[in-house]
Amino acid sequence: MSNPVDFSSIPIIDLNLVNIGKKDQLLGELKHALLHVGFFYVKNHSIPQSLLDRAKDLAVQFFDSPQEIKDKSDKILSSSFLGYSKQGFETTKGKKDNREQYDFGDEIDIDFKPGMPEYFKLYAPYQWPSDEDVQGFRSTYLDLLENYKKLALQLTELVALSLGLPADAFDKYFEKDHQNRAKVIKYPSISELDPNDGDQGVGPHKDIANLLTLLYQANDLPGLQVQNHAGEWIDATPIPGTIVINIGTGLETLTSGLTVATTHRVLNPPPGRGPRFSIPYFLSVRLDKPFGVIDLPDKYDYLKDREVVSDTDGQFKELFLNNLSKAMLLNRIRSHPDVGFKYYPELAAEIGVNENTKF
Ligand SMILES: O=C(O)CCC(=O)C(=O)O
Ligand SMILES: [Fe+2]
Repeated sequence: MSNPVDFSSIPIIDLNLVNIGKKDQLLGELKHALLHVGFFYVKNHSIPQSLLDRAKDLAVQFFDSPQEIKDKSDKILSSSFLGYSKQGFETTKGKKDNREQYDFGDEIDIDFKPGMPEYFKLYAPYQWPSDEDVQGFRSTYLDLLENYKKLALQLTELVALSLGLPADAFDKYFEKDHQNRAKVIKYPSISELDPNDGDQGVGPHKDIANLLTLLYQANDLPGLQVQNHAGEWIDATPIPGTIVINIGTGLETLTSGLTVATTHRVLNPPPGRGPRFSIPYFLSVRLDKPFGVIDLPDKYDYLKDREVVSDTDGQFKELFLNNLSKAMLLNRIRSHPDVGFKYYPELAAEIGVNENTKF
């Protein structure tokens, strides 16, 4: 193994350490996870289990609804890339992902007018399942969004402190009312899939342009895997009472790669185990300012030349530093070319998506 501190398991960090006078221990464990793993679980977090349970029940109800009900909130209806996507309408690295999902985000009250930066189209309204179709879906998921945000901001402060920065070091990357996004995902078991579909729930990727991802694994099924620096896949097995946290390429870029946006993927559940559900939340950064690089007080020369194997292709990486909003848009168009071609035809053409693309 090229890296002597490479990981073979994912650390668990107890947020209660802050309340029992052990904040320094927590910051030390967090620093290790940030610099060497890029993934960790948190336990004793602030999100009520009753809310997570309700969200899971509503996910089952929504995905079990007749197709015509789900289609009423299809992503193609909005330039925001928010809403429902059918299984097989998303790709990673050019390969079909076997998952069905509903993407949602903070509702921003801005109308796109010609002349505005194109990324404002991401704030367009999108369709929720109505209360007649799935009672309480919108209100529950907006509640979850608020709870996720509170935990994400608490973690952002702890991340800053653990790296020796002031607690508010990342505040300038947030903008009042900017949009954070989340989604609820169903991964069918491979016994439900066509044999030609393979088992790619979502292919190897890094989370793009966000600082942190918070992920609730809603049932006890394997599937999420994390790539260590030698390129081996490590299981991120669900642990009751925890949320999984990982670093996005936003934080990786801000820290000059010292914290790694670790590559991960999801495999569809094994036959006979039923579908897997998960609900990730992405703490994003403002899109109107280019990323800078934060000077960390400690020196990490020993980390600078380490090799990190990744099965991702690192596309648009150079754009993050000088045109974050364009990098974000291109990435979304690449994942959802049908929506991209409809609402962003010129950008879509730049990455080869046009009227001849097979969606
Ligand atoms: O569903 C999961 O466990 C992970 C999902 C994920 O990595 C993503 O959507 O970015
Ligand atoms: Fe991800």
